Amino acid sequence: MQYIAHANNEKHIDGEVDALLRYIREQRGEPFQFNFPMKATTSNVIGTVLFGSRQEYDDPVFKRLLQVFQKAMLLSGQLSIRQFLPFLSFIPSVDERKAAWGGFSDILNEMLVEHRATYKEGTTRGFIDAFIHKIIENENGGQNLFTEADLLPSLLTLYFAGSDTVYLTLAWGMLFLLHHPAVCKRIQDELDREVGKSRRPTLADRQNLPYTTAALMEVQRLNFIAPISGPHKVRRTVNFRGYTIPEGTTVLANQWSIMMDEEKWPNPHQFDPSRFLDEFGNVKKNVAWIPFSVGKRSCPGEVLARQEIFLVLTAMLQAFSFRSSDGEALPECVGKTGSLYVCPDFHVCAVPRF
Ligand code: HEM
Repeated sequence: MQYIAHANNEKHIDGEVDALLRYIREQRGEPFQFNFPMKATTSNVIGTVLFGSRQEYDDPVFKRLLQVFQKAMLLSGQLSIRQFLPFLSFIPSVDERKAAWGGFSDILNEMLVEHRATYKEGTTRGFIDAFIHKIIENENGGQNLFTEADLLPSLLTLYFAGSDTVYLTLAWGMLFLLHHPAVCKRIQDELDREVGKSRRPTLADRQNLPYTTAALMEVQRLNFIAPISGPHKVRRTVNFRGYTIPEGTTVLANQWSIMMDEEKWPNPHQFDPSRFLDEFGNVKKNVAWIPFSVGKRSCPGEVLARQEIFLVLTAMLQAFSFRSSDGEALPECVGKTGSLYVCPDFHVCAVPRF
């Protein structure tokens, strides 16, 4: 996981932002579906971290991967009730869901096989190569901490956990900004003042962009995309607020309730970036802000995700003025709860700012 946090993320993301801005420019101010380029961007960023290279938006394998992945995510969301009612497993749509995840796994496996065929000792194109180095190192040293059997599952987990999470955050971010043009303008003013127009925002600019940082934190708080944690098992019997939870019980944490706690967040349903700013306009931390969860099983992709959200949104806002599409009502900021809190699809028009 160290690889994810310390790889040359900014360079990977930057290359992908080039492709994204080009795609938006090619729409020439006409309405386009905003969700598609966000899915492509975030899938390509995690793909580059894993494989060391990106895929073109119109690459047939990439298109198939995105389609199968979206279907699997959609079906998983619809079936999340099975976590509480496992006897529903007999219903036919469970097979459909398995088939969709099987299809996703097959495509990534094909890509893995192709990638492995060009593996060279001493060269690290991405996470997969780093993993293979470890397999070889461990085999030579007689250990088996990293095995062949772990490679594909690790790849699937990281691709799944590292793409839709960031995509949804970016989509929610744009939807909030379209609903709150004054917040959008304040971000663009801050970008113009601190970064200018002759270069793109970089991670080094973050410290000079407190309002932008606060707005992104507020997006992650208000429409928290992982409201309920994944299932975790209690390792020993514990007493919690008067309840005894026996060892081995599966528990799911309601993380959403923490982000909506009225004692920690006055008017929690209001979109208000200024709640993250102190009286001097500096970013103010709040321990209840836990979009990446806490503890040993918190998100290992936090660093990458925060970098990606910042670089993609600021690059788009610096370069374009966004508005909702004529003739299409902008959806309300209300999503669908499945395995993630899903943002509705919507169209935008983007006009170059300079
Ligand atoms: C906005 C983006 C993201 C959000 C909000 C997010 C949120 C979370 C949360 C809340 C958890 C803990 C879930 C639980 O308690 O069961 C988690 C786990 C995880 N995340 Fe993320 N994540 C994001 C992006 C990423 C990225 C980019 C990656 C990969 C590069 C990633 C990889 C993982 C993995 C592998 C786990 C499981 C860790 C474990 O079980 O020990 N996530 N994430």
